[in-house]
Amino acid sequence: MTFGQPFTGTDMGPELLMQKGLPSMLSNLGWRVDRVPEVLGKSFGSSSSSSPPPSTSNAKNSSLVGLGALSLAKLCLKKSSSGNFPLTLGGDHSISLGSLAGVLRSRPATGVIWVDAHADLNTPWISESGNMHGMPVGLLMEGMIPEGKKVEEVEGLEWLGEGWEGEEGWPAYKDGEKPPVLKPSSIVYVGLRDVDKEEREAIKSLNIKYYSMYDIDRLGIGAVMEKALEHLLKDDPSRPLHLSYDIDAVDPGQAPATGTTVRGGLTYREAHFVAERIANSGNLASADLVELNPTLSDDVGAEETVDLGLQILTSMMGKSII
Ligand SMILES: NC(=[NH2+])NCCC[C@H](N)C(=O)O
Ligand SMILES: [Mn+2]
Ligand SMILES: [Mn+2]
Repeated sequence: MTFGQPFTGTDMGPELLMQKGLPSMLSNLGWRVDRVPEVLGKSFGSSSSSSPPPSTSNAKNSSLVGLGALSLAKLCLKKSSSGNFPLTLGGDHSISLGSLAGVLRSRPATGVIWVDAHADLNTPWISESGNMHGMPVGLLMEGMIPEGKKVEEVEGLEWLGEGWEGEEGWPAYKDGEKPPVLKPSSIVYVGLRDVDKEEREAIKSLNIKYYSMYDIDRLGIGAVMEKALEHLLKDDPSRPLHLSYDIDAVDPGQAPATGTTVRGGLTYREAHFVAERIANSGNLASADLVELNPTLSDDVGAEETVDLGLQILTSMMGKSII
């Protein structure tokens, strides 16, 4: 998926990670890997496809982003319902609208750790850029859709609304079932350093827990992760967790090959510690790694970023130093 942001090449991440040995790295950790090669066809979201239809709202390419997210939501719903761990490789961060919606539908108690330079809490009604990779949290969060507006009015997002009629893999919401939503108290941000004005106001008014780079500098990453886990697990120690890891959380010195770099990010060890500590909780049940774009850097930078992505993935899936 590339349609959630302006650059081509974001769809190349998964193939590179697979080629560089992710499946065997995961099986070496004891996982049985069931690879689903592409969620949609090869041509979908590919850099070479012709330009997508214009959007009717301030959500660029919403019909394609929505279609991609729905396909992924179906898959994650199916996999999580049967007790599997859906590990989603992106692609831009708009795909997390799908993975998270799918996981939340089968495991509504899921708590989310969002590791990112950005809050991705925009909606079409407040976004300055209209890029949907800045909206996956906002579109799912309770209290983010303005009065009188509905998420299902956004072209492509009909499946997230109450009136959804249902289709194979994503049935209608019935018997009091609500479309997937995320409560403000069910997410913790780690690594924030570039937050839009409206997002900042929403974080404050909804009382969303966050640990920005300032907090990481002040408290240290160890204390930050203890607090983050405590916040999500205090009432239910066996709560399933979803980790959404945007590679741009990491400092651009370590991860240059991504579309919206922001200086002053996580160090190499901090980036790993976040994943290691969450894995160590034993609660991690689903995850995404997104926003790798090898075309946005020189060859060395691209290789380093893909390699870092692989290492972070193995850390979150349980690799320990000793
Ligand atoms: N997943 C990302 N890299 N998101 C960047 C979002 C940047 C900005 N806040 C926007 O909404 O356009
Ligand atoms: Mn980001
Ligand atoms: Mn992001």
